[in-house]
Amino acid sequence: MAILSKHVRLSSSLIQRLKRHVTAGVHRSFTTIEGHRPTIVHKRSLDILHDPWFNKGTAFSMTERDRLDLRGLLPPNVMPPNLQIERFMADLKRLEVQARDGPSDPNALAKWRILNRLHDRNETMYYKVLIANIEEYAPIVYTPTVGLVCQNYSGLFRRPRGMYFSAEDRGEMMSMVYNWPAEQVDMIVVTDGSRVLGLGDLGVHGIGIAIGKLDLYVAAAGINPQRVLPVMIDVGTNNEKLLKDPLYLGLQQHRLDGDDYLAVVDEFMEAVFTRWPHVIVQFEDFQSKWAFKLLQRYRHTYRMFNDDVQGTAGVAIAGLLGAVRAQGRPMIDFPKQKIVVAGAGSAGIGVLNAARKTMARMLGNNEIAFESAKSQFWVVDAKGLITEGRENIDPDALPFARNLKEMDRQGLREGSSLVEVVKQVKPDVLLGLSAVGGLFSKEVLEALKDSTSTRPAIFAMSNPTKNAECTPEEAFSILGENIIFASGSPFSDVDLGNGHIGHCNQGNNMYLFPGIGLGTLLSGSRVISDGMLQAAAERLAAYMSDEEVIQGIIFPSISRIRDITQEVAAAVIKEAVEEDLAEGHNDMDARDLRKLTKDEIVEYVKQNMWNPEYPTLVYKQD
Ligand SMILES: NC(=O)c1ccc[n+]([C@@H]2O[C@H](COP(=O)([O-])OP(=O)(O)OC[C@H]3O[C@@H](n4cnc5c(N)ncnc54)[C@H](O)[C@@H]3O)[C@@H](O)[C@H]2O)c1
Ligand SMILES: O=C(O)C[C@H](O)C(=O)O
Ligand SMILES: [Mg+2]
Repeated sequence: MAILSKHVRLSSSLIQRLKRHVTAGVHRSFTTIEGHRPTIVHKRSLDILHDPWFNKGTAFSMTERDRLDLRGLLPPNVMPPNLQIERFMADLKRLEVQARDGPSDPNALAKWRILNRLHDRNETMYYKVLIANIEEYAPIVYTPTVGLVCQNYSGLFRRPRGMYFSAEDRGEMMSMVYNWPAEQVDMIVVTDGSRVLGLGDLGVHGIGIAIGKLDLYVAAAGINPQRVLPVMIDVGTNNEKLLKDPLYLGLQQHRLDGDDYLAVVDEFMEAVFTRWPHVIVQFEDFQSKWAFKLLQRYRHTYRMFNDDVQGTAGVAIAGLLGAVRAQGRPMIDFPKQKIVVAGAGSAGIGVLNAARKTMARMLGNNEIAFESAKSQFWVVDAKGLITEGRENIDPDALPFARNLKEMDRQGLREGSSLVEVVKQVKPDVLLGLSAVGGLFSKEVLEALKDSTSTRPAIFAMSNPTKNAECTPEEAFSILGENIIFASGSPFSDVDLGNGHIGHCNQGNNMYLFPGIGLGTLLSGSRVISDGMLQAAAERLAAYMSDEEVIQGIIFPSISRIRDITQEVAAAVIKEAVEEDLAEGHNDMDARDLRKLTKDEIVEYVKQNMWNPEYPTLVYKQD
């Protein structure tokens, strides 16, 4: 104790008290005085990570993680303290570097940091701020800034949020899942980080995307923030830069594949549904290779959906129907639209399948209608136009491969370029889900001038901002004001210089996934059916008034997202009831649900949405 009293003038009674603590072994700093004896802690799990005195962050050893119930609560890579400091210093030094993404706001990353710190300190206040200013801050906590956050996650990582299940945790997940402190979890968003927005494989740093999606679940759908869980499944990364980066937070091995990969995801699903049988799992940003397979594997047994495949499809359908209305035509004319889609990945194929089904339903809902509907689509991927002549064609794209003879008559062939396709097809709609920024070049947009539509539509849906296939300025300046424009990331409206405004819609799955999750939760359905997803899309499509649509406004402003989400959730519940899937939620059983009118369902949804208000707290001993 001499060392202590020499440096700090402490009263002798305090020194006596401290001595007692040292003997009891509860205070970490005195271990040096006592030698290398371990420090006994009377806390576990998140309480340790949230205690600045005990917290070691990524430096907790595997033994400590196991003994202190920390396994799964930290990124898998155990960091030596020197690297931990290096990571922190690299980030500190980067403060001068401005955020590059989102041309309108160079301070995006700085805003994210401030909001993130508030999120860590006071959740109620954080969501109050977010909800009240959703238009301003959704682009910070969500797309596009969240992409930049994931790209810089090693430096931005502060307090862990969510759970990490890694390839090294095989056989452990069933017990690990109990390390999460919440007795009830309503919503999980899980990613494997293999295709984060249009930014490719970001490995474990992709956790940011799950966190951002869940922020919208709370802000838009009123899911209780204590009952959301962001999850990263870390099976490695194929990003060579991250594999070599000593500051990377995840497993430094190539991605597992085949049965090994499936075994990890299967174990995760079994573990979370065992602990929380009513949870809903949203799959997010999985590379398309796995997105479809996992969806097929789980959708009939678990309450799950894939947002990129199914959420995006619904939003695109709503937008496509809006584009038909904006032409002054009835929605039933949708099957006549010629649609060129650039991108045949998880999102593109999801949209194509849903659009084809919607057309078929309008054409009589039979085999012939379904068969004929596919002739409305031309699909271009990295190798050009997809035809039946394509070698090793992706089975998911096969139904949309064009017949070679027919293409020959149209002046097209296997692999025709996007500009050739647009020139020959003269489409009503050009839709991009390619992740290639600028793909809708001047030449492509010039070609669209010959569109046979009275009001051509351009959907540049790739994220984040720099991956958009074109900007609204480019589209309006080349094609004039008589177009419909939507982008996945937010852009400002364009001043057309003649007193008119070119409206930029945000066509993003954020308008659907919160309502799909909330509606499923409150219906108590054990699965998420095609009908429930279709009902969600149709409700979004009908949300816009004729006046708005005629002005080119086909998606609502994000400031209305809580209201839209409520409506979408109600439509999902109604459909679940009609399909006899609804089993009820809490006090509302299936029979009661069936008795509710449309308006009462909306009210039921509203009553069950969490609002950020401080409750009065009182102390009671256990
Ligand atoms: N707006 C939204 O709500 C929304 C939703 C989901 C995905 N997205 C965005 O869509 C993009 C794609 O996502 P994904 O999951 O389908 O990715 P993916 O990697 O599965 O698919 C990308 C597709 O684009 C094709 N492609 C690549 N280069 C091309 C080129 N030069 N021309 C035409 N096609 C080309 C690829 O061949 C592939 O078919 C991402 O940027 C993502 O952010 C947006
Ligand atoms: O995350 C988004 O903004 C939309 C979509 O899920 C995407 O992957 O781009
Ligand atoms: Mg996504």
